[in-house]
Amino acid sequence: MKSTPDLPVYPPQRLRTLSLGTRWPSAVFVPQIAVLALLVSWLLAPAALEHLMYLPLLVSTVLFGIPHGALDHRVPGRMGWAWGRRPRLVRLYLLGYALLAAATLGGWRLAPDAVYWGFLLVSLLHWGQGDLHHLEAVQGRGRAGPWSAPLTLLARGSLPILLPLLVFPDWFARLAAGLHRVFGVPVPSGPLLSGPVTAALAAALVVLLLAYVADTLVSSRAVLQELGETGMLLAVFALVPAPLSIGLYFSLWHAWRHLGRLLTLPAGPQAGAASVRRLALDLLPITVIALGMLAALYVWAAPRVQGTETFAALYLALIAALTLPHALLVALMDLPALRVAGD
Ligand SMILES: CC1=C(/C=C/C(C)=C/C=C/C(C)=C/C=O)C(C)(C)CCC1
Ligand SMILES: [Fe+2]
Repeated sequence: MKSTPDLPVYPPQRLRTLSLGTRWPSAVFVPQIAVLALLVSWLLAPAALEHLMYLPLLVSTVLFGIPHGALDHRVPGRMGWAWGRRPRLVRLYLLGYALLAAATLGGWRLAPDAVYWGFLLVSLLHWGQGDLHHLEAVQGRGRAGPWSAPLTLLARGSLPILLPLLVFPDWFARLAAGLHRVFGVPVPSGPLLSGPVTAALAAALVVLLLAYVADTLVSSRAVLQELGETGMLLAVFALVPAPLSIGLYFSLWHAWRHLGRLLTLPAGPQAGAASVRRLALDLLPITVIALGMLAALYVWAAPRVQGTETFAALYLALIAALTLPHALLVALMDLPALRVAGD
């Protein structure tokens, strides 16, 4: 079966469940409102925000950022996967998850540059996938062709990663330097990207965005909303310094939308979708464990942490480690939607 623009990837019933799943329909607009508020605040009073560069990122430790991955241990069960009901296999999955995270953490010491670029690539793909899922499952986006989904994923993932990398390379270089510093490896000198590489990436981004806009015109069911949202993301990542824009996006866009998705999963064998309170309680234990890991990392790296920026780098090292298995799990969650396209 070939999908057409008139045929959303998700059936109408699922669309309804997802959009009403939060029981607070306007919650679906929190990401757009947050990004717009940041953009306007930055345009009106940049000086006031200069002092708060890392605030959104630090807030993400407790508000939505870390918690959005804190249900990963239960997702296989709640998704109704056969192996998610077999305790031995779930234990194996958890072991794999922990080993992958530990290997990434160790990687910062052994091959920091490879892990850094790998993390940015995983972030781009994972954030793009999150948005693709939201557009299709909540906004009813269809697929005009086999290129629609990959194009959307790459374009929407590039906005919060590749665009700020091109516009604010210094912030990315500072983060890379901070990561080297906290892990006690020699800090590289010189720019992160050469001139020709920057130019090639910029050209690729322009082509990608133009192709995505063209596809949106035929694949989206809410063209104005989708293009408006994209334009806002374009503006915020092109104008607002990377720590502020990426920090806010992580919590209030990506994590918010993922938490909304988790709310729609059945919370128990007989139960319907989880309530906000129930979900918050479910997220608590792993969030506390993750914060404990951050504290342990800090104790280990304290002599090399010189201020907010190096602390942010340390926190990022932990997020990177947790993001790799988390991104793989979310990719598995989206496998059925991928199959729809391949049918
Ligand atoms: C480059 C850069 C940043 C990058 C953060 C990233 C890329 C976070 C990714 C998080 C993910 C993917 C979480 C899981 O969903 C900071 C720290 C904001 C600060 C300044 C520069
Ligand atoms: Fe995520």
